[in-house]
Amino acid sequence: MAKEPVRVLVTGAAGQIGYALVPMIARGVMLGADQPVILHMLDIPPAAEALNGVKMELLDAAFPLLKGIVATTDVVEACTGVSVAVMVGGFPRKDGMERKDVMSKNVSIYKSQASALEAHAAPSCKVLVVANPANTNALILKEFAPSIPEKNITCLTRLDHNRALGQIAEKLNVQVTDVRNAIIWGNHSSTQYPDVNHATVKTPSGEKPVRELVADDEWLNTEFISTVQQRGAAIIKARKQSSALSAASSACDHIRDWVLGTPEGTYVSMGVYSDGSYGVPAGLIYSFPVTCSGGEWTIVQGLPIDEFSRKKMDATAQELSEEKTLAYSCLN
Ligand SMILES: NC(=O)C1=CN([C@@H]2O[C@H](COP(=O)(O)OP(=O)(O)OC[C@H]3O[C@@H](n4cnc5c(N)ncnc54)[C@H](O)[C@@H]3O)[C@@H](O)[C@H]2O)C=CC1
Ligand SMILES: O=C([O-])CC(=O)C(=O)O
Repeated sequence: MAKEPVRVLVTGAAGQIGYALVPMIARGVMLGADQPVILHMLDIPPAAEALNGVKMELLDAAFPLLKGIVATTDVVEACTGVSVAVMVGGFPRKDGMERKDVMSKNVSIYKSQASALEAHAAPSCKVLVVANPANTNALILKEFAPSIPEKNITCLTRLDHNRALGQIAEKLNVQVTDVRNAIIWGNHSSTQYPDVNHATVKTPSGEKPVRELVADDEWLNTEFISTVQQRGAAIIKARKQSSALSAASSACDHIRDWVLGTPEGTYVSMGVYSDGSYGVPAGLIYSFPVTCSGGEWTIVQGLPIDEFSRKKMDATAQELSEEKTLAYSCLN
């Protein structure tokens, strides 16, 4: 019997990431090739005409899995009945704006969208925040949607995770599918800590640690880390626009693994509500290694953490605590 369609919300759907993301969802990349979807697309009134253009293209593409389209500037209509919400909409930094100005705009957007989701989304709705500052926007969304289970509110660090896998695959000249278990700890910002201490590569003679195969700790501890941390900026420099196709693809990976599960023995990175694991302060949205099964993520426990990693994990936690304070000061 055919499955019932799932309603998927994409906010900021008329933007760059939205334009790359909605066809992926409509093709089954996010929820599976046998899962029909109804796309809910939200944007703001100045983008309404562009949003309608995206709707026209979705119709023109005749996607077999796409069973309906809601394209709207009304947040209540957008949130009604959705089981997956991908929050891409936000206010980008403009020339002359301070960090606090951007934070203030986004915090108020995420506060009001939290209330709409809480009141109108399906009770089990899974939320992925993509818009920057992603971790802190997700935290605000969580705080202002207290009836949504905290385990259902996450932010995107899968792009950083995939970037780390990609860098290792390039360095070793292996397929990216043979590299696994890199970890992104912390904030989706330049303080994130890409950690390959537990990462492995599948080789003809079995699975080997990345550190052993790369055999260049100096590169792994410096250039590799800064390349992943600064990749967003490098893309902006090259394209004059920020990452869009890779962000959209990684958002699909995040939701797909969350809903359908991670392969046995493989972990992925997700920004989730910290429970104090690995000495990370509780009450932050922090990126951890997780496995997913039955629609739930679980933080991978018991990985040994060396002193080098500890310092980097603490530094990114410190930045998130400061962002949290700043976000709260914007709400007053
Ligand atoms: N977490 C991650 O890995 C990544 C995050 N990003 C972030 O994703 C966000 C979106 O990026 P782009 O699509 O390139 O930006 P964009 O500026 O092309 O699109 C953003 C869209 O959001 C809309 N929007 C603004 N306020 C809104 C509101 N209150 N409700 C609904 N829609 C609203 C805008 O009208 C625009 O269409 C940015 O914050 C960017 O920094 C980008 C790449 C990676
Ligand atoms: O760096 C940016 O502004 C966009 C972003 O989040 C990324 O590409 O990781």
